[in-house]
Amino acid sequence: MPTLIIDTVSKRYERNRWALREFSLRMEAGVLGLVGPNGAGKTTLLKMLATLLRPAEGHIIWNGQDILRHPETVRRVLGYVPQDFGVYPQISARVLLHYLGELKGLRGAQLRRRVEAVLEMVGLSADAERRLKTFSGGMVRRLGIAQALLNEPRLLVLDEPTVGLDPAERVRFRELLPSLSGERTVIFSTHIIGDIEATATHLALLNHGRLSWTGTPEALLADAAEALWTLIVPQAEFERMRARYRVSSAIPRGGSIETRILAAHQPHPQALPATPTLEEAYLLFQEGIGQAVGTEPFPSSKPV
Ligand SMILES: Nc1ncnc2c1ncn2[C@@H]1O[C@H](COP(=O)(O)OP(=O)(O)OP(=O)(O)O)[C@@H](O)[C@H]1O
Repeated sequence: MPTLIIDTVSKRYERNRWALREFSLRMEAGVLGLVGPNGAGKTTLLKMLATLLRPAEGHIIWNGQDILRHPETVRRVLGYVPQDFGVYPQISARVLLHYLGELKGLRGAQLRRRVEAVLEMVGLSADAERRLKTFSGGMVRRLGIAQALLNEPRLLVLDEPTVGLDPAERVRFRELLPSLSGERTVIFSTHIIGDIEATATHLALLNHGRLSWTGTPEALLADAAEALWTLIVPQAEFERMRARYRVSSAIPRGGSIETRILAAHQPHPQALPATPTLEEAYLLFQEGIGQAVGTEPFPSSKPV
């Protein structure tokens, strides 16, 4: 199985402002959720993996080869879904995929087979003849994934593929993700951790260009245990608590509020410990409330 090694990679667009700083990670097959707020450096890192951007420092190794020196080694096996996958409005999905498949070196019967296979995978077979200007945002995103799968990539890089999707499209997209994994290395960036919850085998949390945590979703959840509380209180008391604590949800129940609170210690005598969602675990980490301080050995945050 090819290994991807990102070794102390840094990039700055302007003097003294690092978009990415000494980022290291190692991974084999699996789905990595690269999670961070806007501007954290996710796109910068993914463009480097797609050989569209060169780091100022560091190395990226795929299958033993330095991709900066030999970009073709990764380009041959890469599927890349950019954040803004542009389409030609007047042509159909099938025509566009044929065109992009040819650019990837596919020809004849193999090209036709792959186009139909990827249309099927992303659920666009029935819409393949429609002009792209009639596609919804979700359909365009799925088409973006389809084109990335044409060459059966070993490394699949998706840059915020769920941005702008409505709830139904989001659910559909989540259903599609598991079929993309298997023997591949999949790297998926998002600022909505719920989108990767069911599929990520590993997480890398990025903040201000730095890797702040890496490990499995289970490890992040374990770190967050004992820091999430649930409680039903009258409205006025809820307002007092909200002023003091980080609230993750508040649901009106008659005249009271059922709330979930992030806190290192029991925030109220009636508060009961609750099981955090991955989103709450992430919030706890971001707010520095949970116990999440370490990283796991795989993928590794250690420089190689
Ligand atoms: N071409 C550029 N020129 C100057 N600064 C840039 C450029 N591209 C990105 N940056 C800056 O680098 C930092 C990281 O940007 P990047 O797009 O990698 O973050 P991101 O996590 O993908 O954010 P988003 O979720 O908003 O896409 C940001 O501060 C951004 O403003």
